[in-house]
Amino acid sequence: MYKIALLPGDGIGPEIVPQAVRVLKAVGQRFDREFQCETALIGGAAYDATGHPLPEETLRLCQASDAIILGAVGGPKWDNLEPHLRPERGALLPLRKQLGLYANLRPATVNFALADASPLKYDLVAGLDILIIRELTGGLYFGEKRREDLPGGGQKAVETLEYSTEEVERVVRLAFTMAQKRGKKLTSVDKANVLESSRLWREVVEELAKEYPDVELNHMLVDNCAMQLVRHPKQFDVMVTENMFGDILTDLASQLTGSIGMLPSASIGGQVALYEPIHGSAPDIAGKNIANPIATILSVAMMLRISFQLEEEAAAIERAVDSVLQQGYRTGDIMQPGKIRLGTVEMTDAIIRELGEQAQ
Ligand SMILES: NC(=O)c1ccc[n+]([C@@H]2O[C@H](COP(=O)([O-])OP(=O)(O)OC[C@H]3O[C@@H](n4cnc5c(N)ncnc54)[C@H](O)[C@@H]3O)[C@@H](O)[C@H]2O)c1
Ligand SMILES: CC(C)[C@H](C(=O)O)[C@@H](O)C(=O)O
Ligand SMILES: [Mg+2]
Repeated sequence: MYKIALLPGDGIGPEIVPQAVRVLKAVGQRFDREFQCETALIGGAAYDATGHPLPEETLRLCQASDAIILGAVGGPKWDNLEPHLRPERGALLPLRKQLGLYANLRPATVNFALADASPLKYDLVAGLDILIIRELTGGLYFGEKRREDLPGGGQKAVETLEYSTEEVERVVRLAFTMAQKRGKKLTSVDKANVLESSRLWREVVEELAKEYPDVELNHMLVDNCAMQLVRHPKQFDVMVTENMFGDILTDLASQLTGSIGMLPSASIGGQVALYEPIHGSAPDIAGKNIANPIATILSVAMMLRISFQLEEEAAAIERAVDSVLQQGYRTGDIMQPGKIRLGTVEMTDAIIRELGEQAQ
């Protein structure tokens, strides 16, 4: 029996998480596995109900679970709260930090059927398979922040970008290990021409590289990397980078796959791992049954593989998603002429149907 904490959150979170759970239950039935899910409040929904975006009870449930599935947090309703009460700064970041989730794995893969949904030319993206590893508990996100009033009027805002040798080492080591298991290529992305933290980052990478002679390493400056991801994405295999660069580059990479609604993620490094789509709460489409549930469903597949070592079950979900896309089913964000448009629930129905057919 596997114990899973569900944190639907805000916006489209409460629409997509239940759909991902339906897929999980279908897999459980097919493979005779028991998944026990318990739901807790997080983000704006938690603030509205309890006055805090990360209630103690939610944190305790997460710590007592075998894995966590999160939808998304935030939205305009909570944008003007004090920073520590906001869904992002008051809940999501402390949750990642307190659970010790220092590495965020964000794979960007392109199904051949979907390659023409990408704004890039078919051949540039068809069959693409890259893994971006984003450092998740350091950098600008967690450095000291303050405001100062200036004597002449106005204010100064200060952010601090800090990384220690140890923080860089643990995530980069993981990246080398993953590269060894994949295409044996690692690109470390930094801004070593300007930032001191990036110089340290590069030194640590160079030092670790000696332990992984079978991995081909290259360093790339982040501005060039953004350009290279669009120009020739297939040059990459595994990429590793600091927190904010990873945040930005993965939204960019999501477009290679056709939509941000396609990219899952796994945040690992602590006792319990957290799985979430890389997108946000998408307030502009919330409550309309049009959000793409695939990123969250693929996050469930990552959970089965990484937290529970249920490879066959994970692969079954991925095959079902691939197959549904091959059959021409699309949510609005990946819609193309001649394809069949489905809503959030109906896309999940199709994936569950496909899982059932695989079993025949
Ligand atoms: N992990 C998280 O909880 C997380 C991640 C990113 C943003 N956010 C928060 O979400 C809120 C909205 O942020 P944003 O608008 O910048 O980013 P967003 O990712 O929520 O949305 C960006 C665009 O992508 C579309 N989109 C996102 N997910 C989709 C899906 N599954 N299917 C179809 N279309 C989808 C949205 O409709 C929107 O047009 C903000 O409060 C932000 O802080 C939370
Ligand atoms: C909501 C925000 C704090 C978050 C981040 O920047 O980490 C999001 O953009 C993400 O990618 O998970
Ligand atoms: Mg982001």
